[in-house]
Amino acid sequence: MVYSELVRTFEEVLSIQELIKKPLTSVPECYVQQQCHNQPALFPDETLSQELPTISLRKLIHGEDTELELQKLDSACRDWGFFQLVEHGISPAVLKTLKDEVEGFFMLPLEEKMKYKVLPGDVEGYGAVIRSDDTKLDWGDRLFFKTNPRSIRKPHLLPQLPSSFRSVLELYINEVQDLGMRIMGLLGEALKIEKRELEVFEDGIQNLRMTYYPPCPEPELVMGLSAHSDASGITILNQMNGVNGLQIKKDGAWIPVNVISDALVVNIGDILEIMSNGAYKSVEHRATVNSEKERISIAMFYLPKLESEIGPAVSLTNPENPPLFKTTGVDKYVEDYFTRKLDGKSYLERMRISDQNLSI
Ligand SMILES: O=C(O)CCC(=O)C(=O)O
Ligand SMILES: [Fe+2]
Repeated sequence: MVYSELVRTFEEVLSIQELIKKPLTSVPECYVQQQCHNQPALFPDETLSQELPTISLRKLIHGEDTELELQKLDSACRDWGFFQLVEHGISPAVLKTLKDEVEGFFMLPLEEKMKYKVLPGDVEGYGAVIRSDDTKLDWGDRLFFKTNPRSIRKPHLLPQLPSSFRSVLELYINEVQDLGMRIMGLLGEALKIEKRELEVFEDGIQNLRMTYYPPCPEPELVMGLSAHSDASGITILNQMNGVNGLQIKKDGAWIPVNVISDALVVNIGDILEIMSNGAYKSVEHRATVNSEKERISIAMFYLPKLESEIGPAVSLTNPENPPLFKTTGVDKYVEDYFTRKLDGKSYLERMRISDQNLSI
C-alpha cells in the first residue's frame, strides 16, 4: 500500500481542539477505542511502590559516584527501558520559552496551523496521521517533523514557523541533540559496546513530535496516543506543562509515570533494543488524557544516520549469546514503521530471529 492511501489529511479528520470548541458531552465514535477496555488492568496496590528510576546526568559525568550512577542507568534500561533524567543540563530559559511558544502555536487559529498540515503522501506536518483504515483516532493534535540533519528538513515546515517559535526550537534542537549523543555514549559504556559500533549515532537523525492533548469529556474511552514502542535509538520526552498522562507497561500492568519537575523522561527505542541484542528494553507506552486539563509534550526521537545498518552489536554477540534480531537498513526500518498502525511492539517482533519469520 502506498503512503497516500494511509494518510488522511487534517481536513478530513477534525482537529480535536476545534472539535471541543462545540459543546461536547460524548466522544465521537471514531475516537472510541474498544481496546482501552481490554488492556491489562492497572493494580494500584502493586504499583504504588513502582516508581521510575531517576538518574542524574551530572552525577554520571562529574560526580564522585559516577560508577554507581552508571550501574543505576544500566539497570534502569534493562528492567524498565525508561528513566527520569534530572540535572540534564538543558537550559531552563530555553525550556520555559519553548513551553510558551509550543502553547502559543497550538492556540493559533486553525487556518494558521493549516499552513503546516500533513500533505498527502507525507507523515510530517500538523494533523492526524492514520496508519490503516481500522485504526481509531488518537485524542491529540500533533506537529511532527524531521529536524536533523538539516538537509532533511522540509522547507514548508520548520523554516516557515513563526520566527520566535523557530528561534527557540533551533536552540532546543541543538541542546537536545547534544544531550542525546551524551546519553548514547553513556549507554554504550554501560552496555560495554565497542565505541565504533555506536558511531552510527554521531550526528544522527532527530525527529520532533509535539502533541497537544485536549481535555476529553470521557477520557476513559479514548487514548491520547495508542500503545506503541518507539522506532528510535532513544527518545527524550519533555512533558512540558507538568500534566500526567504517560503510562508504561511493566509486568503486564500499565504504570503511570508521574511528572517530576525539571526532569526529562528518557526511553530506549526499538533500535537500541536490537543493537543491544535485547539487553535494553524498548518498552510499550501510551498517553492517556483527562477531563480537566490539556497536556502538552514534545518527544525527540534520536536515531542513527539514515544510511546506516542496524543489527545486534558484534561486540555483544558470540556463540553463547547469538544475535536475536536481523540486521536491516535504518531507512527501511523507519519507513516500514511509519506505514503500520501503532500496535504495541509488533514491528520489533518482526525483526526477531525465529523459525517462523526466517523468511521475512
Ligand atoms: O506524550 C507522551 O507522553 C508520549 C509521547 C510518545 O510516546 C511519542 O510521541 O512517541
Ligand atoms: Fe512514544
